[in-house]
Amino acid sequence: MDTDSKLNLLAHIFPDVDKVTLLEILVSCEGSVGKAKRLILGDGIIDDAEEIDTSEKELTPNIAETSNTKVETSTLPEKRKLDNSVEPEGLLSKIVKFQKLNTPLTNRNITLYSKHEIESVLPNIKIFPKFLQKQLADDVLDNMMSQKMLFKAKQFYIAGNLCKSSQKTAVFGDSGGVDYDPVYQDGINKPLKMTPELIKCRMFINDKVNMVLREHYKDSQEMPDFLINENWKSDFCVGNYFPDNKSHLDWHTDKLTNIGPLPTIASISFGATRIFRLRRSSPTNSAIYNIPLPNNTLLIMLPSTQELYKHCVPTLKDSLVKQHSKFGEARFSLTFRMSYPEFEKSKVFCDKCKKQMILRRLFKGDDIGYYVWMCMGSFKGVNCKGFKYAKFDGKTGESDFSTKHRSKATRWLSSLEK
Ligand SMILES: O=C(O)CCC(=O)C(=O)O
Ligand SMILES: [Fe+2]
Repeated sequence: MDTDSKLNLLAHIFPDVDKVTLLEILVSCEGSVGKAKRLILGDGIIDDAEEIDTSEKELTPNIAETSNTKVETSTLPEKRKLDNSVEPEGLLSKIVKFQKLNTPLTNRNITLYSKHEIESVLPNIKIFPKFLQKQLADDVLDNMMSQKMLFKAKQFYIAGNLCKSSQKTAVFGDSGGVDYDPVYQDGINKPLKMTPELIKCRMFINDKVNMVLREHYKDSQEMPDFLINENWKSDFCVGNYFPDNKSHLDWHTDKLTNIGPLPTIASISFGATRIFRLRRSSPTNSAIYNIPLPNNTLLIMLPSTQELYKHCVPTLKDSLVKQHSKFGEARFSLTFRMSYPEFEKSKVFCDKCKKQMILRRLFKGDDIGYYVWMCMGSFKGVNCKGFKYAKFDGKTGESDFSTKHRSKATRWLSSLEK
């Protein structure tokens, strides 16, 4: 059977999955329709305990998620039981049901292929394949490739040891004013100049984000007044460079230090197709969702994604779904962010060691939902556990964002956590 006929057959069986995705799955299954079918049906239904390591690895240096965490696309079909009784619609409704249960979902590792599946299961993720016009997408990738030497590994301390991130980072900004993340040791905080390609790309992304935010919040009655849900305008971009399939990004949430609570982050991928993973931060054994991100795909993490989920780009052996025709295994992600307007007025410093503090939200325990400032001394090799509650009031434009009193602190809780 030729590839077109195979694709038509798969499209008939899986009307919900778009053809580009089906082609990628078919290619990753070496052209076997049977394997492709099992791969799609298997995900989300079969327990694959031996394939998942749900342990906390946030900011852990150079942890290669290797043998025990395989999402080896070419070997998945053999490892999974075939459940022929499940129709595509059944698959989708099962996945959606998992999400709604909000109970520990040990060992569920679910790959979401189509836009429809991704956005149904993860309502605060929006995805746009083939986002930029092809010429612009090619230009941005060429432009990033020509600057790849400017991307540097992040350096930070954990328990007194200096660690290096596996993927490389460069920050691009408008005016040099962005203080992206004070945690790191090196110069990556000093933003590089936005290139004309990046500026064009950002124009399209700003428009899309504002459209998506308008649509997402059109029926919302009550929203915290510190949420930026209108006139979202990215003023800096954190770029990640993954030279090959061994480079990865461990489970993390993006620090809120300069983007504030409930941020929107719009990330566009270029180059090789890698898997982006998301899981609820709590409980730690929540289902893991795999989203393959082909070249020129825009993924928008809407407000509450950082608060409720962790994400990562694993190095899983052969999790590389597809090489790029020109640049092979190399991948860039450009994450467009908007700094929180109020934070330009003042930063929060530790009362004890005077270092700048980082903003996070607590996602478990009695203080669940509170935003807090934590001393970043420990990331710099200083043993300081400075801590303050955070306080935001977008309407009054206050410039004091911290308080010692829990009663005055800002708390945001999702209905899933109440
Ligand atoms: O590379 C990606 O798709 C994710 C990047 C990311 O998580 C980050 O920059 O914080
Ligand atoms: Fe991130």
